[in-house]
Amino acid sequence: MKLKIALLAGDGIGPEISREGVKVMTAVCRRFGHEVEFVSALVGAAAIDAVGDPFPEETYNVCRDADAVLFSAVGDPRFDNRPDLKVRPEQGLLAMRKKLGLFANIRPVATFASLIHKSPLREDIVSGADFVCIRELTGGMYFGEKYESDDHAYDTCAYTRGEIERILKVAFDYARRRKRHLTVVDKANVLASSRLWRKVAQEMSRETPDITTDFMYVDNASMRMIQDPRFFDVMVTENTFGDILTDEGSVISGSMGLLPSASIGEGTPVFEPIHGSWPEAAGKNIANPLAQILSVAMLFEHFGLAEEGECVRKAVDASMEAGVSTPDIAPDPSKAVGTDAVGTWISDFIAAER
Ligand SMILES: NC(=O)C1=CN([C@@H]2O[C@H](COP(=O)(O)OP(=O)(O)OC[C@H]3O[C@@H](n4cnc5c(N)ncnc54)[C@H](O)[C@@H]3O)[C@@H](O)[C@H]2O)C=CC1
Ligand SMILES: CC(C)CC(=O)C(=O)O
Ligand SMILES: [Mg+2]
Repeated sequence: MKLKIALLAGDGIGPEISREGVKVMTAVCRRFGHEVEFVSALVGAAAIDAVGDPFPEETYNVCRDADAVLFSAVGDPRFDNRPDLKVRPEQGLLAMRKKLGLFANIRPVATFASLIHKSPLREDIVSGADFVCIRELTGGMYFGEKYESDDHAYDTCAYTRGEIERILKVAFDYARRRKRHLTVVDKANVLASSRLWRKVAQEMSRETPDITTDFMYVDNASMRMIQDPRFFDVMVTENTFGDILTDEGSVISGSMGLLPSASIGEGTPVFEPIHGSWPEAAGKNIANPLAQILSVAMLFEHFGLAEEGECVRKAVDASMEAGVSTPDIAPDPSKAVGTDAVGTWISDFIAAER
């Protein structure tokens, strides 16, 4: 197979984890005989600095013309608390998702046997937890009408029936491939937009009797997720709730540096860690590259390359078992290695596995 990958490294730790994603993807393609071409493009603060736009037209064109995007992270404290600035790096990420029509963000949350001890939650609670959050990605508050002045501000959470139906369809399809249990997370006791979600989901669940569908308010879900994470199989929710719940989900796995995601929909799919640009760690070679590397696994799987995906997952597991890890998950933090060493170890492992 021939793969053309748009590489959007972005800001903060973005370029460091991006390099490790490229290393691993290159190793897998070499091993399985695929041809891969990477085309880099600007996004976030790096793009604002260069051309004044966090998602320039040229970057959009690179993404549109690629088979997939390997995205890292955006965000820079220089843009925080500056209401005078009209552009922010995060707008680049939102624009990419909107312009590519990526309405579904697939965020798997799982535990790793060798890391159970890293979770602040008890082993008997997290052990075996394995669920997927399907987060709506192009609607809700992040995209609704906004107003901002010195003494009044609002954001609106709006959804159409069509937007809800298409994300629920993704969720029902996912549930069918797993344990056939779907939890719809909303705040229908308060929010009108949630009531529409629930109505549409109830209608669709009546037509989908092979899936057990239940409903949970988001506040309850946030508690249940860490009290009894094995309850969940597939969870579907609107944009903001999904964003927040999955950061909480990373606690089950053991680190923010572990959760990958796939953003899919109409245009070029994007594979991206769920974490941000962690500016305090930029340039220190301490960021965990595994969320980025596991996003590469999801990329292969998206194209039906299951063996290639499995090869990445196996190498990631082996690195953790060997204790070749960054400080956030290293069994002995005094023996932690750098971001680059983790990527190199994993790509060498893949190259040696013939
Ligand atoms: N997808 C994206 O590009 C996102 C961008 N952001 C942006 O990132 C910047 C920083 O935001 P924060 O709220 O601090 O979120 P963040 O996800 O960048 O960092 C939060 C914490 O997670 C941990 N962490 C994150 N990435 C890690 C990694 N690879 N390895 C190990 N630990 C890791 C660190 O303890 C860090 O303090 C902001 O500008 C924010 O807007 C935030 C979330 C998503
Ligand atoms: C920075 C936001 C726009 C995005 C975010 O936090 C996320 O997608 O997880
Ligand atoms: Mg987030």
